[in-house]
Amino acid sequence: MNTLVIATKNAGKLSEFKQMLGELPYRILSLTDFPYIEIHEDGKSFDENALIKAKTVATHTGFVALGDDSGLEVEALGGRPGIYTARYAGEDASDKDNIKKLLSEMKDVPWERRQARFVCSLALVFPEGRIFIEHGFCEGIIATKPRGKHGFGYDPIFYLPGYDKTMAELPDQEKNKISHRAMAAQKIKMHLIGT
Ligand SMILES: O=P(O)(O)OP(=O)(O)OP(=O)(O)OC[C@H]1O[C@@H](n2cnc3c(O)ncnc32)[C@H](O)[C@@H]1O
Ligand SMILES: [Mg+2]
Repeated sequence: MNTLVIATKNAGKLSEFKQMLGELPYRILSLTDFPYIEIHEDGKSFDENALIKAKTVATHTGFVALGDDSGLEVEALGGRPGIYTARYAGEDASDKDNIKKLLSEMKDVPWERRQARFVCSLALVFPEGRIFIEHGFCEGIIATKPRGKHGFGYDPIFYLPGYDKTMAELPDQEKNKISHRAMAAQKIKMHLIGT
């Protein structure tokens, strides 16, 4: 069986990929199986960072690697935090710290101006050199307080008007049908089938 290494340390992302790519004939590993690999996310865009992650892992392991760089673009903040989403409240910020910081920056923004989108860039790198990049987006609204226990990261404050729920109130299977990551993963699957 082929091996696919998800170039992430994020347990939430990994579990989503396992669910979304589970039916493919690949054994799925992640960075936790290769703890000695260091990745420097110093790209200037989601695409560059996704590619840095996947290339580093493909080079060190000799396996097919998938890099995910994702984040939140908030309209009222001119697209911030963007590629800095993970480090929004500082280098070692927790999800809770980041949510707190975003809610405080948004405290005077009225409901009708709280539009945001989740962005996901996925880079698939084959050890012999083939590269594919795909994107996915998910539109929502920044809630005024956290709600829900599912998912990870900013999910508790990402409100989906069509569901009247935050992303963290959706069961995992539902999130994995509509998320930015799901949209990008759907396209990446095409490149993994028949290889
Ligand atoms: O770099 P790796 O090891 O993959 O893990 P990471 O968590 O650092 O991932 P990123 O650098 O891509 O940063 C993504 C940020 O966006 C957030 N994020 C990404 N996808 C999300 C999702 O589906 N739901 C909620 N927050 C998400 C996540 O919590 C991080 O703060
Ligand atoms: Mg990261």
